[in-house]
Amino acid sequence: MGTATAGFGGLERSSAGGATAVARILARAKLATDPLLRAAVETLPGELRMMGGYHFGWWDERGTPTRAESGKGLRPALVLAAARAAGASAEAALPAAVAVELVHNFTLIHDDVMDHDEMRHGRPTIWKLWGATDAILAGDALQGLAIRLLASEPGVGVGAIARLEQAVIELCLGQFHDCAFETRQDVTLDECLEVVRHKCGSLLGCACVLGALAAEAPPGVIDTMDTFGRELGIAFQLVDDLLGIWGDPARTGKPVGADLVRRKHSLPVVAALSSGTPAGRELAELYRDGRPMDPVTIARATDLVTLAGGKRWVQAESRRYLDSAVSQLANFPASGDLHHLAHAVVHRDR
Ligand SMILES: CC(C)=CCC/C(C)=C/CC/C(C)=C/COP(=O)(O)OP(=O)(O)O
Repeated sequence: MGTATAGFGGLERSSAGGATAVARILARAKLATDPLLRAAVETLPGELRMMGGYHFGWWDERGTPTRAESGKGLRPALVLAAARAAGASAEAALPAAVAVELVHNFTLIHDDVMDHDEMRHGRPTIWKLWGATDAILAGDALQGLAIRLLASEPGVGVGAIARLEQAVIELCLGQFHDCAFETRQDVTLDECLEVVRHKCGSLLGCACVLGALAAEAPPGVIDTMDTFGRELGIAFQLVDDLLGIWGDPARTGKPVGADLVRRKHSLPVVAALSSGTPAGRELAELYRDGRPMDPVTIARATDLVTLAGGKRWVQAESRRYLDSAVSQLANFPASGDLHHLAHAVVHRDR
């Protein structure tokens, strides 16, 4: 089994022959799902439609067509790849792939409101342009579209809808605890990992389950796909947290040391804070000090996370969860795309 050597976006540079397998898998999934996604969003009335299309990068805030940057499309690609691994055509899983992407984007829009994030995909967030109330409604509308899409497909059972909404409940639980962490200094690594399981593992697990359901796979296969997606989701968030500190702003779209500036209890930070090392204690002092961080302090905080072992721990854990995810695929001969996507999740730069 070949593996991708670099993740989303680093791909073009990673192979002499042009696009690598992962770039092709993602591009194929986007090509297949985008028309259905766009058709769904275009059924929304008035401003809801305007905000939805703006968020996906199809037009600007005045409705003028653009081809702005949008998401990587990991989740729909996982749905289609899981369907293929479980023996279905990707076609059978298209509505599920679009529904998962709609739910994912509903959570991103709400997350931006809650975190007061002003930029996403290099553009102002919906709440920044339309206000928090409208952004919340735009997110809700995307979730409504997801359910309506699944419910109106003759081949999709209620089990798929129930599974998607179970993931939404888990996302809400994860977000609830994550928000609560902002006012605490004593967050533990176990608590953080539990949040990651809910905030990220649940939807990736759900994506793979919906792909397997489209293949009418037996319960054992559904469970295996769930485990694969959940383990991969944890690896995804671990890498996301590395990028939140060490990512190249030109690739991630976030400022240098973004998560440190905001004193986020991301996994490398919590690993460092709980290391019991002098560097960990100095970092704790910086986190307690409420003053805004200047570039020198950001650089010091970054070094402290490394010195306290936070970076090394997260790198090792992301590889461990990747291995654990991939080990689930042993009995799936048609799981090449899932393998490629899994490796790209960990070896990515955005
Ligand atoms: C209920 C609620 C508000 C929950 C919040 C859930 C939430 C926002 C979790 C964060 C997950 C995450 C790392 C998203 C980025 O995905 P990505 O890098 O694949 O994004 P992309 O699709 O834009 O590329």
